[in-house]
Amino acid sequence: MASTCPSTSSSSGLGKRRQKKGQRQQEVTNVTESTRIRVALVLEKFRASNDEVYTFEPNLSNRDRAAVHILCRKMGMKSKSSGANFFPFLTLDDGPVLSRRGDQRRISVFKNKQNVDTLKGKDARSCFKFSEEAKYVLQDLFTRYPPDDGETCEQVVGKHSKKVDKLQGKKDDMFCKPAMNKSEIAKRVQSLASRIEKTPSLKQIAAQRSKLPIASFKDVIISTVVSNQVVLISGETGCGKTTQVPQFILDHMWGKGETCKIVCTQPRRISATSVSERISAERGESVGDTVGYKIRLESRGGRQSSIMFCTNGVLLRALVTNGSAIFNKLAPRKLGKDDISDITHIIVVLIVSSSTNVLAHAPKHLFFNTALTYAFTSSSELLIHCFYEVTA
Ligand SMILES: Nc1ncnc2c1ncn2[C@@H]1O[C@H](COP(=O)(O)OP(=O)(O)OP(=O)(O)O)[C@@H](O)[C@H]1O
Repeated sequence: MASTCPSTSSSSGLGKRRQKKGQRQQEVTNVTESTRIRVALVLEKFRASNDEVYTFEPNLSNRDRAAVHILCRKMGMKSKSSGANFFPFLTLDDGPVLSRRGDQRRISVFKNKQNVDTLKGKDARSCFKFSEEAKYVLQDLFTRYPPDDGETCEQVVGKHSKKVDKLQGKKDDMFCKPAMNKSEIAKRVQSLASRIEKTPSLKQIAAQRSKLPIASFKDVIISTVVSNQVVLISGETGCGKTTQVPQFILDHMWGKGETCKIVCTQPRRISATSVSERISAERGESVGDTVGYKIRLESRGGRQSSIMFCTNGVLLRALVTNGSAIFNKLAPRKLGKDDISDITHIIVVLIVSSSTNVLAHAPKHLFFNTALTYAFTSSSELLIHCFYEVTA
């Protein structure tokens, strides 16, 4: 009886599908990291190209092909394997190479129409909008976690104090790009290099930084960040995600003579201030120069700082109250000819710790990440998903 019941058979079908999906996920984790990175780079290149189809070489193993299928899905593309998986009627002419299983099986990758349209529109990334679903998630977040006394206090005082009224009227340019020309950037790069050269303690820190596990991933992280709007970096505690990735991006931009604003969130006020202190110390500067922070009712640095640490709450509130303005400021510079000078790349780097208990103990943080990720992934204009693991 049970087997003829439609709901049971469909749930067992669902079970099988889930099992198959689980097996496929397993396949991806089984391929070597270098294969995963190589495949991801090939797919990235294809996605950025004008080509509509890319066919991999025919010598991929079953496992590699499974990894390609899954990475494709994650990147919003389609994939299909075709060709014989084995040859039952081999002649001597077929030779030993063709007789191997899977030799003729090829996997082709196609862009979804939506992606093609997005890539064709030159200013595709210049406009960021929250989807209705994302707005709903954010609204829900604020219903669950309404502003606390500190946040509302600013508004209440604002009603009665002329001074605060004035301050509130003042444009908050914390998230704007610093106004620096090429020669000022070059001077900063030079002075950083000479500070490190002349100061033994900075030299020692620089040597330690170069030995961090994340250091060898610098180039791949930069190239991934440059070609993606959302990059997820996962790594062991202490490998250097928080302190190094923002500096990688900054060094890269300054290396090109370009100014940029890198906004980093932290779940707690104390971590926002201490990380900005640490990075400033690594660069031999005071907090508020190149690296600053903004937490509720307190800030150091501002527009002139290239890296700003803030709490999740500060960024989230800025996004909710002034979302499109913030994102217009952070939107890609190179895309629109009439862009205002503040516009730069939208790059959201989600840096997650590999220790899951960090998230378990910080539900607000988790919810924030979920909401933000959801907001981004549910936008049709975003092309996403690169995943790197950095192990200590
Ligand atoms: N305040 C500090 N004083 C001395 N060393 C520090 C300080 N902060 C970080 N470090 C060093 O920098 C390294 C990288 O730290 P970072 O916080 O970037 O790692 P992480 O990968 O972000 O770790 P987590 O997942 O725990 O956040 C650490 O291993 C540590 O050696």
